[in-house]
Amino acid sequence: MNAEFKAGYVAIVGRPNVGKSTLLNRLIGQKISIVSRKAQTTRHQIMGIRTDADAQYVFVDTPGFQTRHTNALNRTMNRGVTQALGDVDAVLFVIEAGRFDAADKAVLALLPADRPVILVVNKIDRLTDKSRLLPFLAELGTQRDFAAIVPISAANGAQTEGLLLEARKLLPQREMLFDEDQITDRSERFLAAEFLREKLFRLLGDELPYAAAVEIEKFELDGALRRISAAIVVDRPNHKAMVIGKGGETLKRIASEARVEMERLFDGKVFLEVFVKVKSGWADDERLLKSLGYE
Ligand SMILES: Nc1nc2c(ncn2[C@@H]2O[C@H](COP(=O)(O)OP(=O)(O)OP(=O)(O)O)[C@@H](O)[C@H]2O)c(=O)[nH]1
Repeated sequence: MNAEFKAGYVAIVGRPNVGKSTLLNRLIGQKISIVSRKAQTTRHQIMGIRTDADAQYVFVDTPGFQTRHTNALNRTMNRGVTQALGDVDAVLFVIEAGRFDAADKAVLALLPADRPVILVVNKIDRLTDKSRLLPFLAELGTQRDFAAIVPISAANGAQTEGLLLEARKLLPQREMLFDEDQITDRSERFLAAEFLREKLFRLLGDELPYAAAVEIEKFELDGALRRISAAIVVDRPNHKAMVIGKGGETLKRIASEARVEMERLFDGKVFLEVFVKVKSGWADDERLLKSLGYE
């Protein structure tokens, strides 16, 4: 093992929609986390691992930080942010170029004082007036003693290599934490639920409240075939009708698009069955959240 090799945990935090999932996918080079235009789609911590010749980065994609609603689901999500930061070696705090609002401030306030934080200024491709970037960065530098400030574009990849170099500086010298070919430590079962959730949010967009979950009820290997049975759990009967759509069209599309992605990632045939369940008030029941995997 190379004596200079470094490895460690890197958390990616930021308010909803700043581009955390896009950045993670860019750094890992394969689609694992779900990306969506709708805020608050990432609820689980998804780990992606990148192994280079001189370093291994284990990324933790934390849930969106919620300040507006305060039900049990949001409390669970906020706990998730804090827990994810407990044992990481570095934090990537992501914001959008030209914007630093109250929600960004709230996330910053949540970051432990004893962890090195890199300020990642994303979406620089969208900046029309580049001359405003420098004063913006200078102003941000007063908010905390950042280990580095790196402007990037997660969407087109600009400066993401530079970001990795800065992150590497913060990792301890040690051997690999995970096998080189391991991209995620999440089970196929978990990934199957994530694919379904992504399709659900993509196809229903803003019509569907974020309080919808996917529960994998069966996941069986039958030779090379995976038999998966999943439930989409919604709050109200009218949401159920919305997910099913006219003549079942919406649900059919969600299922068939998710199946195609599962087959690609699992590299094998998938038999997928999806149905919709109503669990009234589920977003307020902490016990039920646990049973659905949102701990
Ligand atoms: N122009 C531009 N758009 C970006 C960039 N990075 C992300 N986006 C877009 O910003 C939106 C949100 O990106 P996500 O990666 O889903 O954001 P997130 O922070 O993971 O969001 P949550 O899951 O809600 O916490 C998507 O429409 C992305 O395509 C970027 O560098 N440039």
